[in-house]
Order: sequence, then C-alpha cells, then structure tokens
Amino acid sequence: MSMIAAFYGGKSILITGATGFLGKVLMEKLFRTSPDLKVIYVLVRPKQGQTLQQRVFQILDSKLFEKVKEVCPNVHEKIRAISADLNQNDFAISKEDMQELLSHTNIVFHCAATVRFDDHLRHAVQLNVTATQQLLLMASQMPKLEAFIHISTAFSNCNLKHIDEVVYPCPVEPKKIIDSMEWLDDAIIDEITPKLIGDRPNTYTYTKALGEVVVQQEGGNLNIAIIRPSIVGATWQEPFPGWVDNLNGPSGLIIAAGKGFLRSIRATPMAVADLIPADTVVNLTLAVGWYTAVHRPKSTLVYHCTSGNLNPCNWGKMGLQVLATFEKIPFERAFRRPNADFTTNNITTHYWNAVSHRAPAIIYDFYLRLTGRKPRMTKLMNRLLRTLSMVEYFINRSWEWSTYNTEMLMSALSPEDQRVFNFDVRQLNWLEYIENYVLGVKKYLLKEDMAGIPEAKQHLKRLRNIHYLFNTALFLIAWRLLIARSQVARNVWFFIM
Ligand SMILES: CCCCCCCCCCCCCCCCCCCCCCCCCC(=O)SCCNC(=O)CCNC(=O)[C@H](O)C(C)(C)COP(=O)(O)OP(=O)(O)OC[C@H]1O[C@@H](n2cnc3c(N)ncnc32)[C@H](O)[C@@H]1OP(=O)(O)O
Ligand SMILES: NC(=O)C1=CN([C@@H]2O[C@H](COP(=O)(O)OP(=O)(O)OC[C@H]3O[C@@H](n4cnc5c(N)ncnc54)[C@H](OP(=O)(O)O)[C@@H]3O)[C@@H](O)[C@H]2O)C=CC1
Repeated sequence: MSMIAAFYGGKSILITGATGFLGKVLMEKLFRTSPDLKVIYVLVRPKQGQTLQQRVFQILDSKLFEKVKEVCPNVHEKIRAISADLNQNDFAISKEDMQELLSHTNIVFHCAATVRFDDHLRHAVQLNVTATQQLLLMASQMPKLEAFIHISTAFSNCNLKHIDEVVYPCPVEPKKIIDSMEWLDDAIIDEITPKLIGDRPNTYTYTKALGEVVVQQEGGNLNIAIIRPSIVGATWQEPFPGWVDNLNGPSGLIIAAGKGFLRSIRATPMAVADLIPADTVVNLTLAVGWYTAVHRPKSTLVYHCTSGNLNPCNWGKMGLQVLATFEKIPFERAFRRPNADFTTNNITTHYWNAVSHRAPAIIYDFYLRLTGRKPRMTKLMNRLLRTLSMVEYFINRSWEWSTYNTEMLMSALSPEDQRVFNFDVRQLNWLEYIENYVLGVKKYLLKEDMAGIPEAKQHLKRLRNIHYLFNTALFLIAWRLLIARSQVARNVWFFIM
C-alpha cells in the first residue's frame, strides 16, 4: 500500500493554477492514486466566455482524465471550483468561499504564476510575488493546514552557475518591490526593470526568485516546501506518455520545426537540455507534500526537480532526435520540409534568420497577396523570431543543480511509493521520451490524426520535389549568367558538352 496515496485520502486540498499545464497533471494524479480524497478546491477565474464550472468540467472530460473516471467515477463531485482572480485583493473570493477554504484546507499546492518571460514587471510581481504573499496569509489562517507546497522554477537563480537547494537573498527586499509597484507609474517601472532584474534574463525568473524569498520570510510556522522544476516537458509515463497541452518551453518550437517554419536556432549543441517530464514533477510534488506534512522539517526545504546532474541530455542530441522523429511521424500540411539546424554565433544567426526565416515568409506573403488572400507568414515569423530570442539564454548555457534534498526524499520513500510516485529521472530513456513528446505534440496539441501520416509523408515528398526543382532552376539561371559573362565558364561548358 502506498503511504503517500493513503496520506491524501480524506484530505481537502487547495490548488492554484489547476487549469494550467502542471496543475492538470497534478489533479489527475491525485484523483487517480487517492480517489478517496475529500475534495480538491481549485481557484479559477472565468475565461473566454466560459464559467468556472464549464472550465473545470472541460478539463475533467478531456482525455487526460480518462483513467481517473474509471477509479473515481464521482470525480465531478469531488472538485470544487472557487471563483478567484489572483490579481485582485483577497483574490476576489466571496466571503462564504473564503470561510470554507480557511476552515477545511489540509494541503495547499501553489502552482499559479505568469510564466511569460516578457511580462510587465508590475504584472509579474502581482502574480508571482504579491499573490504568493496573500496566499501565505490565507494559509496562516487555516487551522487544519498540514503543508504548503510552493512551485518555483530551477531558473529562479539562473544568474548563478551552480545552484544549491537554498533560497538565495535578493538585493532589493520583495516587500519594497511590492510597495513600489503600487505607486510607480509604468514608464518608471520600465526604466528600472533592467536594473532590478540585473543579470537575470527576464521578469519571470526575477519575480519567481522574489516569490521564494517571500515564502521563506513570511511562511511563519507553516510547514512549507519549495519545488524547483527545470523545463517542464510532456509526460513521460503517466497517465500516458507524451501528454502536453500548451506551447510553452520546447513544445511550440517543436511545432515550428515540424511544420518547417523553424530552420535555424541559436543553441549550443553540447549545453545540457534540462528537461523534466510533467509527471515526474507531479510525483515529486506529491511526495514532498506528504513528507512535509508528516515529517515536518524544521526549515523550509527546497527540492530541485531537474535531470541534468542525474541523467544529462544535450540540445544537440535532443534536436537530432526531434528531427529523426519527424521522418517517422511528420506533421500535416507543413510549410517546408523540417530541416532545422543550430547556429552558434551572432553573424550566422542573423544570416540564417534573413535567408531562411524572413525571406521565405516575405515571398509566401507576396504569393498570398497575388492570389487575393490575407498575408500572415511575416507576422508568424516575427513571433517565432521573438520566441527564439527569448529562449536563447536558456539553450546556450548549462547549470549545475544540487539535488541532495530530492535524493534524500527518494531514499525516504518505501519501495511501493518509489514505484507509484517515481521521480527518479535516471530511468528516463531520452530517445524514447523525445519521440513520445513529438508524437504527443502531434496528437494532443495539433490534434492531428495518425491516419493522416501517409498523406503528410506525400506532402513532404511534394515539398522535396519543389525544393529540388527550385534549386535546379536557380542553378541553371546562375550558370547561364556565368556563361554569358565568363570565357572560362564557356570553355568548361563546351568541354562538358
Ligand atoms: C546538431 C544539430 C541538430 C539540429 C537540430 C535542430 C532541431 C530543432 C528542433 C527544435 C526543438 C528542439 C529545441 C527546443 C528548444 C527549446 C527551448 C526551450 C527553452 C525554455 C526555457 C524555459 C526556462 C524556464 C522554465 C520555466 O520556469 S517557465 C515555463 C516556460 N515559459 C515559457 O516557455 C513561456 C515562454 N513564452 C513567452 O514568454 C511568450 O510566449 C513569448 C515568447 C514572449 C512570445 O509572446 P507573444 O509573441 O506575445 O506570443 P504569445 O502571447 O505567447 O502567443 C500569441 C498567440 O500565438 C500562439 N502561439 C505562440 N507560439 C506559437 C507557436 N510556436 N506555434 C503556433 N502558435 C503559437 C499562442 O497560442 C497565441 O494564440 P492566441 O491565444 O492569441 O490565439
Ligand atoms: N512549464 C514550465 O516549463 C515550468 C513551470 N514552472 C512553474 O510551474 C508552475 C505551473 O506552470 P505551468 O502549469 O506550466 O503554467 P501555465 O501557464 O500552464 O499555468 C498557469 C496557471 O496559473 C493560473 N493563473 C494565472 N494568472 C492567474 C490569475 N490572475 N488568477 C488565477 N489563476 C491564474 C492560470 O489560470 P488560467 O488558466 O486562468 O490562465 C493557470 O492555471 C508555475 O509556478 C511555473 O512557474 C517551473 C518551471 C518550469
């Protein structure tokens, strides 16, 4: 019998960010392994014309939850959507809901965040710092609370090369930052943002670091733990391999490469690609929740959920495997044949961006205009180039994360828990994982049918023939011009003939 699964039985659990990528996988695992849990409260905001209930039921009715419905048929009754906006005071939660949350919650998993790299500092602070502070305040008023688990990121201290499982202080206290955001106007915030974030690449990593300091400073007597996942990718094993539902991290770039838009990317092939599957993060999170509640460590423990030090894979190997998978499982209606490569310096990056990204987009838009259609490729390409510039920082460096706490936890688990809540990335076979990841992107993100693979292969063959035809025509024109101008070329021609 799994001790962790038994621990969550009968519990009332509060999850923020449950509608996000990680939040969904977390809920799924909780319901599947502890179907006798009492209730999961999820803080949700209405979005895109959907009510809270509709949003939550849409998640429960998705493929991800198919297994859950078998083991927990009354899952709809065990989830309670609470209307909340983490940008508002008291999260805009009604009095009755707040009372219910405060008096019943046993465990809090705080996953909500803005993960956009380029978010305005005011918004990133509001969500990643102030909201965390408010949630801690709420947690301190929960008499039945056993553990508060905060999800941060392994990149919160990416300005360091070696990162330990400790909370690092920030030069400016989070409280001062929170206060200043209230009275500074946007223009001044824009001006001071580069100074505040210092040698971090963006507001996301900076505000996640501030969030950790807030957790440590304002956690009071709560049992708290911080989890730092690296780049969260599709699921490895559970509930099935390759599940992914948003474009963050590598997923969007896999689409761009598979559809033939992405031709070159500035990356260091030997740099460690510190990906971690979503189900591994969730297994560690649930194990940490149990350990924190039952063993009550004296201080706030930080757990790194990374792969680089235990089972490293580099971007070169990953890129090659992604491309190899496209051969077997191509995406439908590709713009060009998938053929991306890495560049390693500024000059070649600019060159290939102009030749392989911008020029084809301009030509294609010209063609769309000629045929009376709306041009769209340049806009899409600009967005892709923007994304590439944002992720460059992370794919040209390697970090070392110590994993003492994570390894300590692994050894504290019973063999059964090690199996049910497996977070040992040493067992991960990267080639198999990446293949499933690409397959998952095709099935769950692009919603493409496997039956369309023969047609997709045909389409790629047609693109290849067009490519050969285009190159041959280009060569003949160049050769013809050369013959017209150079005696040597004419002699060679006559020689060949
Ligand atoms: C040896 C040779 C081999 C060669 C091989 C070569 C092989 C090549 C193979 C290639 C694969 C292998 C390499 C992989 C590298 C992976 C790097 C990952 C690093 C991640 C590090 C993460 C570290 C930190 C981890 C963390 O801790 S945090 C989690 C990570 N956080 C993020 O990943 C957020 C990032 N993103 C943003 O920060 C914003 O996205 C922003 C970028 C500002 C844009 O922003 P903007 O331009 O405004 O666009 P959006 O608003 O995003 O989108 C607006 C609208 O376009 C839609 N759309 C967005 N994209 C796409 C897309 N692609 N396709 C289609 N649609 C899209 C969207 O659906 C929305 O549609 P709508 O809703 O309007 O209808
Ligand atoms: N994905 C990754 O690669 C990594 C993620 N992490 C961390 O993991 C956690 C989860 O990330 P992930 O699931 O990928 O992110 P997502 O962007 O998929 O999910 C973010 C969640 O936060 C919610 N949220 C955002 N703003 C608000 C708000 N104002 N009020 C209420 N809820 C809000 C979103 O709700 P809504 O659906 O309404 O938008 C969504 O449920 C984050 O803390 C992130 O920093 C750490 C390392 C890597």
